[in-house]
Amino acid sequence: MSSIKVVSSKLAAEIDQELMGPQIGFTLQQLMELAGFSVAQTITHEFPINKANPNMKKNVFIIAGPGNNGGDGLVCARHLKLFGYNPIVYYPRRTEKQPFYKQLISQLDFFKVPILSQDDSDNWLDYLKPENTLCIVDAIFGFSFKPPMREPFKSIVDHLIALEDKVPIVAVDIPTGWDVDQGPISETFITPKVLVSLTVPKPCSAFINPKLTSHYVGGRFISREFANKFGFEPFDYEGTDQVLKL
Ligand SMILES: NC(=O)C1=CN([C@@H]2O[C@H](COP(=O)(O)OP(=O)(O)OC[C@H]3O[C@@H](n4cnc5c(N)ncnc54)[C@H](O)[C@@H]3O)[C@@H](O)[C@H]2O)[C@H](O)CC1
Ligand SMILES: [K+]
Repeated sequence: MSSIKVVSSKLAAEIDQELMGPQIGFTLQQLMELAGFSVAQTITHEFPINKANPNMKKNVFIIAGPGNNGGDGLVCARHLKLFGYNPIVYYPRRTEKQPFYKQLISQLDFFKVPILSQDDSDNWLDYLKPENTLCIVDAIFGFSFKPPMREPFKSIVDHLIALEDKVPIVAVDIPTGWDVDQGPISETFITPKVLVSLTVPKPCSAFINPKLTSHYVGGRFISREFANKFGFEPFDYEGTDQVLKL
C-alpha cells in the first residue's frame, strides 16, 4: 500500500475546486455521475453476475448519506440496475442542498429502484437480509465527515458493523466513520471488503488491511498534466475501464 500515492484532504479539496472551477469547468453532476458509475463498475468486477446461476443473489443495498457521498450512491444504484442487479436504496436524510438531487431520485423512480426513506427507520433492515443481499454500498459519508457520528447514522452504522462479516461492504471514497487523513480513529466505523477511492486515494486508505479490503481507484476524470501538477502520476486504467484495482 505504501507505494500508492495519496493526497491529503486539503489537496483533495483543492483538486475538486480546480476541476469545478472556471478554467476546467466540470460540474458537480458530471463528476458525481462518473464517480457513481465507477462504483457500480467496481461491483461488476468484484461480484460479477453469473448468468449460469439463476439463483445468484442480486440485491445490492445502497445506503446514501446526506452529502455528495450519498449522491454518488444514488448514481451508483441507477447504473447497477442497468447492469442487471437489484439495487435497493436507503436514503434517510434527503438533501435540498442541490436541486439535481430531486432529479437523481426521479431517475431512480423511472428505473423502478425502491427507495426507503426516514419513514422506514423501523423496518429498513427487513430489506437487508444476508441470505438475499450480495453486497452493501456504503455511500453514507465521504471526506467531509466530522466525528462524532450523529443519528440516525450512528444506529445505521452500528447495524452495518454487526453485519459486515455476513455481507461484504463496498465503501465509496472513504469508509464511513473514518477520518479522511487519520483513518479509523472514531468510535463508530466500518471495515469494508472493498474501497473505491475517487480521483486519487486519500491518506486514510493507508490504514486498510489489504488482506481484508480490496482497493480500487475510480473517477477517471483527470489528465496526466493535471495529476502531475498536484504531485502524483495518473492511474493506469485499462481500455475503457472507469476503475483500477490497486
Ligand atoms: N472529485 C471527487 O472525488 C468527487 C467526490 N464526490 C463525493 O463527494 C464526497 C464529499 O461530499 P461532501 O458533500 O463534501 O461530504 P460528505 O458526503 O462526506 O458528507 C457531508 C454531509 O454529512 C454530514 N455530516 C458530517 N459529519 C457528520 C456527523 N458526524 N454526523 C452526522 N452527519 C454528519 C454533513 O452535515 C453533510 O450533510 C466525496 O467523499 C465523494 O464521495 C462528488 O461526487 C464529486 C466528485
Ligand atoms: K462512504
